[in-house]
Amino acid sequence: MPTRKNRFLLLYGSQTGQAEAITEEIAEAAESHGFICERHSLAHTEKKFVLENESCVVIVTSTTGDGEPPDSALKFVRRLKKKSLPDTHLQNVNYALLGLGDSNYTNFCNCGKTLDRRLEELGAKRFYNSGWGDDAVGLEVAVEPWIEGLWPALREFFSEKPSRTENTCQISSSTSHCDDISDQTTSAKLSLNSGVKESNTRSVSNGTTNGKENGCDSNVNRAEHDGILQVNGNTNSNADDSLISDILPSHQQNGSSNGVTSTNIDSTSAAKDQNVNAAKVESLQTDDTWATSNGTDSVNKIDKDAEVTITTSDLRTSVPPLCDASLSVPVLPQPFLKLSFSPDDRVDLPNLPYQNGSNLPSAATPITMVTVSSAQVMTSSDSVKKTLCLRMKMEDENVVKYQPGDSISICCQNDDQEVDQLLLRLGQSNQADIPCELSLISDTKKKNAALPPHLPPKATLRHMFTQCVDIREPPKKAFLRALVDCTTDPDESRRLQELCSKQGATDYNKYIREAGVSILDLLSAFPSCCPSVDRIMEFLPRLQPRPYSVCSSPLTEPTILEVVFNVVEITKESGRSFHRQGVCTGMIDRMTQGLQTEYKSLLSPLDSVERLKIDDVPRTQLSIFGRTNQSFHPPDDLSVPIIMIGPGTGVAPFIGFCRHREAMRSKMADASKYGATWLFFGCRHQSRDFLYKSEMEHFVRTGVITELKLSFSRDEQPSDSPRYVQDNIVRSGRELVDLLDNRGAMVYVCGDAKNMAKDVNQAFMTVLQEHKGIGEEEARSYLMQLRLKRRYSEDVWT
Ligand SMILES: Cc1cc2nc3c(=O)[nH]c(=O)nc-3n(C[C@H](O)[C@H](O)[C@H](O)COP(=O)(O)O)c2cc1C
Repeated sequence: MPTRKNRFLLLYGSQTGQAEAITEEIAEAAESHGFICERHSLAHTEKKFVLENESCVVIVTSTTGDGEPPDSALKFVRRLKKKSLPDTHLQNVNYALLGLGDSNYTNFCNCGKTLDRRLEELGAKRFYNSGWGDDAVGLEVAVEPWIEGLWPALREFFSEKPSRTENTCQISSSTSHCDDISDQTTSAKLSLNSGVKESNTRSVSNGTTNGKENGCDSNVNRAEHDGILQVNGNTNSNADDSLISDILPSHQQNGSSNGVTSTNIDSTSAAKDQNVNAAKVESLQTDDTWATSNGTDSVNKIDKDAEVTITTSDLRTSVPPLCDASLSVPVLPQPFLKLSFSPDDRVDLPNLPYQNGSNLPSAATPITMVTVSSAQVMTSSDSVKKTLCLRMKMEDENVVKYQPGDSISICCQNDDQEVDQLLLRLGQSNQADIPCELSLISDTKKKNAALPPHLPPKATLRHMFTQCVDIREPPKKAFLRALVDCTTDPDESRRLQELCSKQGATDYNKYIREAGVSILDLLSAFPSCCPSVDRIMEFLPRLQPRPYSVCSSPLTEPTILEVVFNVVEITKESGRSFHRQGVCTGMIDRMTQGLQTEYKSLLSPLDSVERLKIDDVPRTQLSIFGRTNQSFHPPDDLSVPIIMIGPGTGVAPFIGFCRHREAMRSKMADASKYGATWLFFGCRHQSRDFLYKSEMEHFVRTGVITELKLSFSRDEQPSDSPRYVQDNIVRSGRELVDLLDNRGAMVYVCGDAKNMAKDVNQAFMTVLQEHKGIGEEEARSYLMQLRLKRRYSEDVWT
């Protein structure tokens, strides 16, 4: 039993790493606030902690699937749900809870909310209001204030002054404080002074030399409280334009739209080398040959309506009132990783376990290799999106055992050229293939520093950057804060401070998060930012395998896995310095170029001519693993009616459902008992992106689908024609309500969470009110009951 004063237990339940990263931040800051914090994954319940034995607990958990707990929290939640537990079970526990979710999902923060309720039911006492972070608007909007408020709440809970004085931080314009960080940044002018740190105060100094040359007057007093560093100052309103234009990436310079940027930065030679590299990157980026093109860029643009029109210069230019504001920036994360190269070592790269063999929480099977047997383009060349249907062959049917509705995850790699560019920009091209070892800085000040489990301790930089880390994820604020200290130009440094500051939250959301700016984009926009590769590795999150719904059926083709997806194209704009494809869909598109069968009048992959031709040839291999969907499965009883709603690639699981039902139906003793099977499908154009057209028609002919409701949103048609799946739902309201009310139908929705799933929910609200004659509240509660009974399930994504 813990007896230490001011100690709290910090727990996280995380599927993709956000909750884990947030608790890392909390743990990092805890000591400076006077607390001792012990941090564990909820997966380690009863092994590393026993909840009922704790007096002060802080929990951060996300929600996944259709309102489900992350895999790592399943055991913990199951344990607390036991009906036999008395309502005094947690009477000694005091807790604070932060839920993470995405309000585009119907069950927003469901895991956090359920836990919150259950903790209370079991007698635990909430000592601080629960917080709900929403990915739809940016987690930090709620998470940052919640963390800020946590410290005083903990202090109040422990009812005594913190055992250590608060950090104070002062900014100094004197250069005398910036000579002790050369191990991190050879040329950074804004730095921490370790001598001062020891006495729990910090000093930050801006680059006075460059600052003066640029007319920058930003080095005035800053004070830190509650772990937040305050920075005052106005940036460079009288900046020397000629110097700034030299620093700007070439496409931002008047009259100079391409070519190598000449840099004019007063910095060390190492930093200069890297800036030259930055210039090379820019020149490559302006050269279209670098952008990976599949030759269909002109038609494969992402939806323009959804684009925010901003430029790289917006990303790196301060505007009033921010440039005059005092800033509160995050505490500098302490460095902890060290990379050393050993040219004489040997590393057997092809045989290294995937991402160091570290646990993949969502994996229902081990990682396995499958052979790509076909890649069929499902859309015409004039379609806005390119959709690929990928069929993979397993060695035998036991490799991935699955049911319709389950998915597989594909272990993807970053694009080779993008990795090359990033390594070049980091000045690591020459060392990229030399064996290197990752270790911890022996005297790191980071609390509980540990090697990231997904990084092999011995590999090469190219291997780690290609297979292990996500180089696309928009940098988090703590990352930006660390980059400030690696940036020599005062204006760039100030802008990075703004972007990670509390006051700059709107800019961060607009220019970094929503724009999907990657670390390479950022380094292109901030040429004087020259972080070491070790420092970068500390912040790059794990590259996550990407899940895809399976559309094959184990009953009809036991050794085949089929998935269908749009090849994601992301244009060069909004601060993104080069055209790119989605990490996984782009990888598959590139690797199957020679294999892709032409689009042929919307043939289904099951059309026999195509299948025979392509399945016999040895093909490319992919690493995959199976993922079980907890509730998105068709009923075993074929007489139960089902209503499937899946526009676009959302149709994927339903093709699997239909193939499965077709096989089961052929064995039914009395086929007349086969239940109503409705499919709502929609796309833009009947002639361009009607996926699985011939197969759907086959299912209608054979009676596997009893009602097929189609909608084409961009075809020329009478104004009263249904354009979207929800229009058809409203039109068929009477029959649907009858199926739900009288025949126990199950509803399945798959596809886009942001618009479609909400509109479909609303369409059901409308038809329930109209055809049952009930009010809005009653309709809402009717749908809620369906959801609770798992008769209305969603498999949606944002
Ligand atoms: C496949 C998937 C399903 C999700 N389902 C939900 C959901 O039902 N409700 C919700 O509020 N958020 C949902 N989310 C959003 C996550 O909870 C949110 O992105 C969170 O920040 C992830 O944190 P983590 O990385 O710690 O798991 C889902 C996210 C994904 C990728």
